[in-house]
Amino acid sequence: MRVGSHQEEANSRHEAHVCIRDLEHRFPSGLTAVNDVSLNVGVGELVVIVGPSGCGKTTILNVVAGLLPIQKGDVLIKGSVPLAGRKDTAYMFAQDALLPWRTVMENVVFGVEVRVGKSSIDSKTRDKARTIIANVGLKGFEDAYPRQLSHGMRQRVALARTFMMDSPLLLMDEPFGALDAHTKLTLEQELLRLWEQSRRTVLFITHDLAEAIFLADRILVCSARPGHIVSEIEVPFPRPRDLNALQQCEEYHRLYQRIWVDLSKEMVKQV
Ligand SMILES: Nc1ncnc2c1ncn2[C@@H]1O[C@H](COP(=O)(O)OP(=O)(O)OP(=O)(O)O)[C@@H](O)[C@H]1O
Repeated sequence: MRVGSHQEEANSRHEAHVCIRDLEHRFPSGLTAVNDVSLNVGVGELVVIVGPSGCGKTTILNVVAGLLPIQKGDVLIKGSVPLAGRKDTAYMFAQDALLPWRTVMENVVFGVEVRVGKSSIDSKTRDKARTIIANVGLKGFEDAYPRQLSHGMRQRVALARTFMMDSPLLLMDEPFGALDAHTKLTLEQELLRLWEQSRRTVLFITHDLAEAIFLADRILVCSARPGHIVSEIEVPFPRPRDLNALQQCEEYHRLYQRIWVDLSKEMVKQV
């Protein structure tokens, strides 16, 4: 595999935001989830990890988020070690994790409130939240409670909350995994729009290859457990991207097929 040479190329183009070297993580049960994981994510880059179920993708993200300790290997975020609650890192989960007793507006500003205190939630912060809420298609729902929203709408709130935090690094673990195809595409487009406005660094996990190709600058394929990166694919399509147009293009299908072959080899091993 040419992971090393691609990675060196990527490094020369981007200052590394996240740098992982030889990461290993073993759970107390004795199960080694990941072994020898090395990867870089450049500043402002959108990198997607795909891999078989249970290969350790979430484990990697949890270590980067500081939710799991670094047992072996090195993980650096802009040169310093991960720590849960770092202001420069925001995490969006597969489940929306909204607070049911808070309205949409209160949920969207919640991350900011936790980080800088309730007294900092002034009219400027609320105006910014209102704009982001409108951007994710929820204008008019600012005062609604999560129970009054569909699953797709709740994920929109979670996306708004993630972008509201202004963290330069976004960790996203299958944030659109459980959505219907239409809502998923809408939110992917919204994510790209927000990302293109502010160029945060994004490390994103998905099982969906079409989503990976639509979103990513680079796609990393994770092996069967214990996970490590077995291939790395640059996505050559210019931005802004249009999924319908991409799907008419032969190169899109060739790329899809290539990633699918890499992934299938690992899926067979995982069974
Ligand atoms: N707290 C834990 N204790 C023991 N084993 C765990 C724990 N968390 C995860 N695992 C195991 O570690 C392995 C990797 O889990 P992880 O959630 O990182 O995989 P994943 O690639 O994100 O999976 P999926 O794609 O299905 O979400 C799995 O076999 C899982 O069962």
